[in-house]
Amino acid sequence: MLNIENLVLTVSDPETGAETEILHGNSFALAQGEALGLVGESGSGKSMTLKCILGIEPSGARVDGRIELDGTDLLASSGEQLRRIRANDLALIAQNPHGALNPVLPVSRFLVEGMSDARTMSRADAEAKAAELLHQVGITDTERVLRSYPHQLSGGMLQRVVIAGAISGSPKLLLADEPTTALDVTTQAEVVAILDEMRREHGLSMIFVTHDLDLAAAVCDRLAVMKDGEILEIGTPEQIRDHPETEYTRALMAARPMLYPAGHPAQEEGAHAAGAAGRPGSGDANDEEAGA
Ligand SMILES: Nc1ncnc2c1ncn2[C@@H]1O[C@H](COP(=O)(O)OP(=O)(O)OP(=O)(O)O)[C@@H](O)[C@H]1O
Repeated sequence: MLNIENLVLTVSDPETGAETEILHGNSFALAQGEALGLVGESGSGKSMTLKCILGIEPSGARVDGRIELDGTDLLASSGEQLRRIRANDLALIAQNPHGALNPVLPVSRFLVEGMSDARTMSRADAEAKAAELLHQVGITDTERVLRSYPHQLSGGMLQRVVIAGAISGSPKLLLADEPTTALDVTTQAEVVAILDEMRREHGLSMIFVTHDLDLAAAVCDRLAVMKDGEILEIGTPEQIRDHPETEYTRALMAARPMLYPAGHPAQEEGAHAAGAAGRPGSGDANDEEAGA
């Protein structure tokens, strides 16, 4: 469903005009329903790759290559067509959920505005659908959450709201950029489980950006290891673990030997539990304290 060929991102210094290549001709493909982890240390180009797909690269930057979503080349699309694709087919879940919500509007407005069919629904129906979306992401206290303003909710609760908003538009592709990094460890595991469940239930494809190899291995079907703007290798978590192709991946592996969540059959004897990287059952968001 997504096919990226020879993606090159070049930025230019606004003062000197000097050009710097940030992404160096990366290619990868994503099948319908597949989750691909983009893994690498800070500055390796993970977020920039997502920005190129979303068409929100830094101003003055140039994107070359091909980004094809279900047969449409996004780089060759016009502004209006691209806007429609971005609004209908792509959903971003970023590290900080506060950035996704308007601080002066209640959660209900955020969810209703994100619904593609909101205009054709009565207010009551839209609110009922919003409550149902919250239910789907494990929130039972829907009345309170719908009436709440972002600052009244914990980070984990807000990230669930953002995920609910993301699925409300029935996107084809989820772009998750370190979606749990800003959360505490217990909440991280719960949000990962919700994201995973929503993705599977709705048959969504996902690119999951993280610096955490364990987490990516737990969540994704395949991993792409990035370094300095380049994808060094792509493979299943098992391939990456058992047959790393580059010295860099071997070093990453050595630093984080535990590639599997607790209980995974491939887990080697004596390995430690993966903590937040595991696939816990759906956590109950309703234990969270508002404002935590
Ligand atoms: N607005 C910008 N203009 C120019 N270069 C940028 C800009 N933003 C980021 N970069 C550079 O692009 C490169 C890739 O950054 P990117 O944010 O994609 O890395 P990342 O792998 O997502 O790391 P992190 O986890 O720290 O966000 C880095 O060298 C960074 O300095």
